[in-house]
Amino acid sequence: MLILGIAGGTGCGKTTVVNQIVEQLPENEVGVISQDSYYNDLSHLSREDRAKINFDHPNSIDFDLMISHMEELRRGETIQTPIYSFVEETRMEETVPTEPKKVMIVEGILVLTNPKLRDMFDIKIFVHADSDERLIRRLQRDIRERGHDLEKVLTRYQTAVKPMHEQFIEPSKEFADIIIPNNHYNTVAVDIVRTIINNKL
Ligand SMILES: Nc1ncnc2c1ncn2[C@@H]1O[C@H](COP(=O)(O)OP(=O)(O)O)[C@@H](O)[C@H]1O
Ligand SMILES: O=c1ccn([C@@H]2O[C@H](COP(=O)(O)O)[C@@H](O)[C@H]2O)c(=O)[nH]1
Repeated sequence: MLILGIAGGTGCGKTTVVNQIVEQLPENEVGVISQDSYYNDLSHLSREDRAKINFDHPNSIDFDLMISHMEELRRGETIQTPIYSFVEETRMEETVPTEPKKVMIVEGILVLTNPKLRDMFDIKIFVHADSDERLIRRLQRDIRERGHDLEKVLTRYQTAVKPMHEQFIEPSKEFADIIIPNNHYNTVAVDIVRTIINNKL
């Protein structure tokens, strides 16, 4: 199994890059694991208390579960991936079965910050976009898709997203083998990563 880890700040375009990589590859050969699925289960907290959580700190992620799932996939076992709702801001009761594939892509803001997870990656990629670009994209996406309003997005950006980006995410860039500039859609970089994967397949 070839495992790619793809990190980068919120709104840099990780999900978009992964979708572009995957869309021209055979479906049964490539799988994607998103760090977003592994936010801690907060169902025991009220909605009000969940909203106070710092979702950009590494402690907000259940890395133990994520790592043990990656180990199971490497052993050829199917895992039950948790489902996270950004609208409810908690893990759902349902899970989705995820089968091991020849190539697994693991994406998320913090995936290069955890040494044990990082060591499982054969290729480490960091997607870069400038912070103003990322904030604009995040504003549009969170209002459109995640049920947030302007004030919530901006307050969270100032109190958690920006400081955690500077403390944890940006420094994890140093572990990357490849840095993809993504202020604009970068089809060349996507093609290069796809070629690496195709060689493996
Ligand atoms: N290169 C790009 N140029 C402009 N908009 C982009 C680009 N890449 C992604 N987007 C848009 O920005 C938003 C965030 O992208 P997404 O892939 O969800 O980022 P991430 O997964 O890193 O948070 C989405 O609405 C997406 O369509
Ligand atoms: O309940 C939640 C959990 C997380 N977030 C924010 O999501 C981003 C990470 O996701 P990307 O898709 O990489 O942007 C992170 O910055 C958290 O602040 C949230 O808003 N609500």
